[in-house]
Amino acid sequence: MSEPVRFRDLLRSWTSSVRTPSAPCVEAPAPPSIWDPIHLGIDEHGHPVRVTLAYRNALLAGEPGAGKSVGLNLPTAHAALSTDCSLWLFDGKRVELGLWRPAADGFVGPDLTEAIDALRELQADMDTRYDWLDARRRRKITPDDAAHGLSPIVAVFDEVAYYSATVGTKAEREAFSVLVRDLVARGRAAGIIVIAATQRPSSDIIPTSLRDLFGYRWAFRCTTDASSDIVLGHGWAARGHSAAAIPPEDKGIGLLLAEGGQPTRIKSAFLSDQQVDALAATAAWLREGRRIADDAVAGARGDRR
Ligand SMILES: Nc1ncnc2c1ncn2[C@@H]1O[C@H](COP(=O)(O)OP(=O)(O)OP(=O)(O)O)[C@@H](O)[C@H]1O
Repeated sequence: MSEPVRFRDLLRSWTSSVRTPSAPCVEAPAPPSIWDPIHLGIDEHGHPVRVTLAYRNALLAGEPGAGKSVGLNLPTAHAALSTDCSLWLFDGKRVELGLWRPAADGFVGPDLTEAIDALRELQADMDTRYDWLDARRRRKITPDDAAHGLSPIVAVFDEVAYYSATVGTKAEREAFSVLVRDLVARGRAAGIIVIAATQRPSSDIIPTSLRDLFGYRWAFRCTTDASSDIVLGHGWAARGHSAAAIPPEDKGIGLLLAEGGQPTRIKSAFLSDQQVDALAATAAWLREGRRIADDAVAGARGDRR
């Protein structure tokens, strides 16, 4: 686990034949789909670790500098390149997720009011989707629903505590927390995927009732067994799975708990800023192409009417 893992499996296929957004080569590979497994890194045996985010939420937490933002880049990259989902980014610092902005459908910076408005919009969309499913006696969105304009929405938060515990008034912070909780609790079947990161693994930021709604929990180095348990779930540290045991110099190593399993120690893949920049430009180009194609199909349908 000493070498930083390059994001090579996916990068090779994404970037080798898609050279620049303005000059794609003809044999560009099909972009990934949000329904596909997402590459996160390697386990202790060097095996790739991939998870499927559809119908799930993910929580990443750990002390400052432990590797959360690097880890968060991986599902964000996958979602950005997947033209079959929308991407909403919330980043109080603006610079962690900011490089992905050209590929995002929505980007919220440090303004809490803007964050609350964006979450209300997502909540309204979620309710419309449930009305749509209910009218068809269906339980959840599937890939085929893209034909009806219903694709997954990925909402990524880098430092959720910035909005829920730092800025604004108490009432605003509460409003933000209630909206996030609602999306996490009810969004999955409607195709809404929440991925949240925090450097404050404490019970006020991640209460148990919220933590338990995250199907994937990724604990990077934590300062205490108690904070590791706040991320992974009570009792894991006592059973030998504590992110406090990760040495501070082991950046990017964390314990990943996937639903029903036990925590697995993994090293996250690493994307440099240059790679993120190139992938974001590619993602923006792919998404623009998708929009043009969708508009053409909609136009052709309108012509026929
Ligand atoms: N998988 C990795 N491989 C190699 N280096 C890594 C990896 N993950 C993190 N690092 C190194 O650790 C540094 C800190 O990582 P990162 O910014 O993701 O931390 P963070 O937990 O998000 O910190 P903060 O909470 O302060 O935002 C990175 O700039 C990088 O140098």
